[in-house]
Amino acid sequence: MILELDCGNSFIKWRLMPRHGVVQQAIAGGVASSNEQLIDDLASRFPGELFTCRLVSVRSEDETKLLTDALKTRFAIDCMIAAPARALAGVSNGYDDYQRLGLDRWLAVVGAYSLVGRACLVLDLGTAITSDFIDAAGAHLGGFICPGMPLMRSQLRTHTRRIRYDDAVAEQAQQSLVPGRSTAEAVERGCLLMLRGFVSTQLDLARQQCGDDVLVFLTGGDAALAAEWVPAARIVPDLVFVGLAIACPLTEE
Ligand SMILES: Nc1ncnc2c1ncn2[C@@H]1O[C@H](COP(=O)(O)OP(=O)(O)O)[C@@H](O)[C@H]1O
Ligand SMILES: CC(C)(COP(=O)(O)O)[C@@H](O)C(=O)NCCC(=O)O
Ligand SMILES: [K+]
Repeated sequence: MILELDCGNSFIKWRLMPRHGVVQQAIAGGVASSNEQLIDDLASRFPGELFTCRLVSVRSEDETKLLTDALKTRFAIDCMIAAPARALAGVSNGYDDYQRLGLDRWLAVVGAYSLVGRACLVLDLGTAITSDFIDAAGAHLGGFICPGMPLMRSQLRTHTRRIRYDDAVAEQAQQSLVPGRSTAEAVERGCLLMLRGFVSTQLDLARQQCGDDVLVFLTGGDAALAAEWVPAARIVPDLVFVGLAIACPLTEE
């Protein structure tokens, strides 16, 4: 099986793909919060079944190498690592310095355009929220970066003395957007409304930049939060992996 990894700032997303076969459906997948957790999970569930690995990381080179070294030691597999590109699969990178565009963004852009071949807006809701615009010809027009829900929340907690509540309370508070009557409700709903405003502005911009028939993709761990505001969006949790397979094709022995 092929191990695919998307190393974000908070979590490692993983999935296992069959080595052969036309229909490419994941055999298993998950989210790990550390290298050790990932490796223990894989070792206990899929001993001796990993053949190779492809990986994208927005972490430092040293951190990424720690993971690839650990995978090599434990499973005797090499990792193919996605690298920046000026163009790939009909998509051109829109950054002034193409190497500076986050690789998870780039692969999500490549993945989205490869799925539909038309103008797209990609919204990736993780630690950060990113938006990327692609026109109908496959030109990446750039995008925006702002703090995601976890960052907004933790900034408020870190820089105030009286904003404290736990995750269960946070989830409960998100069920409505009426004015909050507790700290948790006020913060969670306030952040959700900021997110809603951002998403709404991105939709307007996308129509201006890419035309009215722009297709919206939602991905990232918090994609579901935005789904109800963009009913026509495609929620594709593994969008980065779609691009990863294109960036790191398997060369059979
Ligand atoms: N199973 C899950 N495990 C961890 N986080 C999750 C899960 N499902 C949803 N989330 C949400 O996803 C967010 C992280 O999104 P993710 O795309 O993994 O971020 P990153 O790529 O920056 O590591 C978390 O803040 C959390 O709110
Ligand atoms: C913007 C990001 C921090 C998003 O990371 P994530 O939320 O997926 O962990 C990442 O794509 C990144 O480090 N990008 C480099 C800066 C840029 O894209 O301009
Ligand atoms: K993101």
